[in-house]
Amino acid sequence: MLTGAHSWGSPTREGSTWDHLETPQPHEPFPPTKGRLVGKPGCQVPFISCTLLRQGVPGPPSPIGHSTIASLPNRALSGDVALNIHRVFLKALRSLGSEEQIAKWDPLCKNIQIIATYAQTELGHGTYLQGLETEATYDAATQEFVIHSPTLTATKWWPGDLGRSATHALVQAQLVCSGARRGMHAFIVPIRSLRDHTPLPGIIVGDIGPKMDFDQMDNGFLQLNYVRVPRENMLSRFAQVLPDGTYIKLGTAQSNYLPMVVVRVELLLGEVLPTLQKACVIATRYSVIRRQSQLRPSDPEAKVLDYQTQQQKLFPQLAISYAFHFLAVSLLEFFQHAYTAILNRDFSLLPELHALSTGMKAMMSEFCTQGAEMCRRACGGHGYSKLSGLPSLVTKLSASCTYEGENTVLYLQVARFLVKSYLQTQMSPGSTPQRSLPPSVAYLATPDLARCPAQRAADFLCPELYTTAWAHVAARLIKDSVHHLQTLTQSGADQHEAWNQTTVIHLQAAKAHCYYVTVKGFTEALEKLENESAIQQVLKRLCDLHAIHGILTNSGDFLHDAFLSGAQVDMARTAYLDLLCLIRKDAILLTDAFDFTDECLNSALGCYDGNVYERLFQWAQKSPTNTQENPAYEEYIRPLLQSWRSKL
Ligand SMILES: CCCCCCC/C=C/C(=O)SCCNC(=O)CCNC(=O)[C@H](O)C(C)(C)COP(=O)(O)OP(=O)(O)OC[C@H]1O[C@@H](n2cnc3c(N)ncnc32)[C@H](O)[C@@H]1OP(=O)(O)O
Ligand SMILES: Cc1cc2nc3c(=O)[nH]c(=O)nc-3n(C[C@H](O)[C@H](O)[C@H](O)COP(=O)(O)OP(=O)(O)OC[C@H]3O[C@@H](n4cnc5c(N)ncnc54)[C@H](O)[C@@H]3O)c2cc1C
Repeated sequence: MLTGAHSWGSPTREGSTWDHLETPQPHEPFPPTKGRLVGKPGCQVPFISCTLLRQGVPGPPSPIGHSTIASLPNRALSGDVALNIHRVFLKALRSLGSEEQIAKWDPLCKNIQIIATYAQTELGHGTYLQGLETEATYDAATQEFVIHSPTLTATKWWPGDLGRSATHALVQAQLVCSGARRGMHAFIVPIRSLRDHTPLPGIIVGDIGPKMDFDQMDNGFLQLNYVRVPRENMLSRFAQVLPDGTYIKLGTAQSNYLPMVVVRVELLLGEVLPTLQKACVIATRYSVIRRQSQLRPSDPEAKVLDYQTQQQKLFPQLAISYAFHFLAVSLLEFFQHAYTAILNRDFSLLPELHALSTGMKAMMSEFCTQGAEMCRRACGGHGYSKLSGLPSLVTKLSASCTYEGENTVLYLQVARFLVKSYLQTQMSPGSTPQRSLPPSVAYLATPDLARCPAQRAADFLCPELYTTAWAHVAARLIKDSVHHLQTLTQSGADQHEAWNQTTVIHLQAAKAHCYYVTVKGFTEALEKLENESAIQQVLKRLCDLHAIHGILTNSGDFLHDAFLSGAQVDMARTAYLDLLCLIRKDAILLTDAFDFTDECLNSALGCYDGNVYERLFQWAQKSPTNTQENPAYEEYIRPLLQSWRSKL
């Protein structure tokens, strides 16, 4: 039962925790509230403090202007704010710009004296950055870069806010100077007049047309026809072109990829996770209001959340919402530490940061998309209504599996890191100076259990046991992927073909590694709550559920080498089903703790007061279809209905 620091001030009923939706309430509307659990007057019920979800979020804004709490506009409006990519531009400027360039352009952005976009993707290339065709050729005679789209496929395509809004673009282009191609570099290019917003000379710009969602975002296209910009417009933290065209490399070949790392980390708490959390709130609240069928013939109709299958749909999503929160917070802490070093051109932490940011972005966007869709389906017909707020959460999350790096591609970046890390553990001790393994893959070098020691269901509620189980499976899959790769290369396949022929296996290993990272991250977050035992107990159930849900969903991987026996999988299932019952008591409070107001949720199903049916009916009345004349009647329906007369 969920208790806070105080004793319960309220009655309990049916053994369930008192909460605002499950105890009969006179249906006076609660004051519009921030999701706080306000019971009857004088009866504040302690619950997971919303600040808990803010605990551990790093302190003051990071050098790139992170809000300490996931960027509040997105948390509230789930990405329905304008000029999202203007903020992406700012992050790119602060990552790649020299101090002078930041000093010049940052204030113009912050004061909205310019509106900027981040133009990297082209019609022909989004993933393969080495294949970008836009060229930036240095002209030493005029000390300018000539930015050009040499082909149709070089057209910049997708950049947000480009279609109608942006006045400037950060154009990622292949730099050509001193007769050599230098790879992708960033250039600030004016594209529309600040006087009348018309496209500048050499610029063809417009909107790419309708999309699956994000209708409020004008994703655009941009063709550049020998557009000249001054030498100072190439962002030069990691590379410079001197007036005579000499190229000075200050970073690595991938330094100019840094903005993607920044945005992938920022997206997690700012956009991806809040969207799943909202879906959890909506579906869980609706599931204690919706009554359908009976648990026993003589009973009144049951709350659908009392069905075990409904719990099995929703509670894993609730568990990953918390797992991903704690993980994203710890990733942000690591990022802020590594980012400061990178800006000072110490790239030692970048490989692990790249692996973690790509892996967590891929996993969280994938699981949150699947989770939001599960929440939508769990609400039956009303979940298919846009008035539920759920369909748009799903379609927005779908985009996150693609933007900022297509997920498969990003998982394979993780796989590349895992192969290198594993090979490092196989080097003979004397061969090369042993660099220590990055912390996120330290398990590759620790002694491994051959068999899980679990003897009974309760053993699966032990964080050390299930974390070890996940480490075992991830290590085995990584070893297996390397073995397959080496077998192919040793049989004569070239390394690139061998890699391609084993990417399915590498993908599986990368996903197992990422799941292990989330389980470990959650258990470490729980350890920090030793002084909040009541909250720790509730969150531990979610951690247990998250770990076991993954084991049951991927039981083949645990059975493959007999690490788990069939009997042990049955034990895990028993523990899992028992957890569903326990979590049921705290489900409403656990979702209230996400602290979304009714306005944020924008859902007739998820409102705090539970008046679902009244709201569905009220909101439907306001649908334009019901407030405007029926345009089809005069032209189509009336003639159709009366056509029989002409036949008489
Ligand atoms: C409310 C809604 C908000 C919506 C916001 C949406 C905004 C969206 C914006 C965008 O979508 S911007 C465009 C995003 N595009 C991408 O993410 C492109 C993805 N592609 C890549 O990142 C790269 O092309 C690649 C797939 C990683 C391949 O890199 P590369 O071409 O260099 O070849 P590799 O051989 O794979 O890598 C070489 C080497 O470099 C390391 N590396 C790769 N990327 C990075 C990085 N970002 N940071 C650090 N290091 C990187 C890689 O690990 C290899 O290292 P070694 O293994 O050789 O040591
Ligand atoms: C809503 C939205 C907003 C966006 N905003 C911006 C923006 O503001 N600025 C910007 O520059 N871009 C933006 N993008 C573009 C986005 O970054 C790209 O779409 C994304 O990087 C994927 O690249 P792609 O579209 O070329 O897909 P592709 O790379 O063409 O992917 C197609 C398929 O090929 C597979 N594939 C590709 N390469 C490999 C490989 N090496 N190995 C295995 N499989 C591979 C992929 O897994 C995928 O299944 C946005 C996209 C969306 C959907």
